[in-house]
Amino acid sequence: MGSLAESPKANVLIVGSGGVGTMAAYSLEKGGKARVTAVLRSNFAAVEKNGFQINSLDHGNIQGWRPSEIMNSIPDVSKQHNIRPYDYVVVTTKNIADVSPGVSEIIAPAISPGHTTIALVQNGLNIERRVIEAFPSNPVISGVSFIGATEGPKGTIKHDDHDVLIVGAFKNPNISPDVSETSAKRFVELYGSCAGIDCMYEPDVKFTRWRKLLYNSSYNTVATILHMDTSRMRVSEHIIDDLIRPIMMEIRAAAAAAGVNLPLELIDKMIFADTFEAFFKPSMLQDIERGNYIEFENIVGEPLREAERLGVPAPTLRVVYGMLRGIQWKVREAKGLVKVPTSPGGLKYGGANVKRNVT
Ligand SMILES: CC(C)(CO)C(=O)C(=O)O
Repeated sequence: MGSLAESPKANVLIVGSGGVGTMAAYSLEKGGKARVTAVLRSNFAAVEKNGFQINSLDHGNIQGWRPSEIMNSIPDVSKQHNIRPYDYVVVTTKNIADVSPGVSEIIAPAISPGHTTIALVQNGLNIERRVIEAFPSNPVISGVSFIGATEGPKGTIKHDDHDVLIVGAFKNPNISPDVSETSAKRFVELYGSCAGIDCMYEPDVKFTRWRKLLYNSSYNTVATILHMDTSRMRVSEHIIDDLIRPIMMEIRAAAAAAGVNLPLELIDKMIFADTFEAFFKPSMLQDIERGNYIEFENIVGEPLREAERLGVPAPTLRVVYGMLRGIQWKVREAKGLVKVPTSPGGLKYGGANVKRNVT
């Protein structure tokens, strides 16, 4: 248990211990400057028994590894008085904005107001808004990750793409920018002390997030709709020409209207980002293949809303958004959260009073 006794190490809680979260826990512990508690859910029993089995491009083969502590639920720091306040709560779960509970509700018990820095290592745009609203006195920092790391079976991690983490401070209007920036830089020191990985501080968080969207808004989404890896899309050529490149251009135009200049060269760089041999499946495709919710609101919904608010045409994003919303609806149905009626009475579209009028 994180003791109240003075410890020179930062006290870190990681929420979400799949591929990305486990590798973050590993790097933070190996760097020697953080004591990590990981909150595990479906993999708790497996990890409690055998630890993590990690096959890592950056760190090699590690069997039976455990962070300092594991828990199977979020600790409540206001009630569990033997826990030292967390200096950082690192969120590596998916950010599913349209499904409750949201990130803020999940992490709330672990946050000490005015003390804990909340690090959002997640994809998407405007993910900090609700978190800053919920925790106005806490620094909130951004982690844009380029790692390739997946879990399966439970407790077994395959880390096959180099760990690159770009960190910066979100603007929290309630606290001094210096406090948030210092906290972001300290996080880089904690994470970056681990050998073999790249963790850097980048103050321009808006730029970093829009740049990553070039990839996530296009490849993640089209891969999910078509159930296709990025190499096959490149072989087809027309998927790149009809969908991937147009989406990237719409993101670039929306970013420009929002004051972020994404150089044109970045488009080709992102199109060819994955090595061909990887037959890479972006995380959203992996999520849907597992029957999980997809994080389409922050990856497509938010940039689309920004584009429309700023008067930038984004027709491809709009169609892709509608399709992903439909896919999410099907996930809800599969989880039993949508009940499809057996007769049309009361339906808005084609309800009881609507006669079939197509002849
Ligand atoms: C960087 C990359 C491609 C892998 O982590 C990603 O962001 C994703 O698949 O969502």
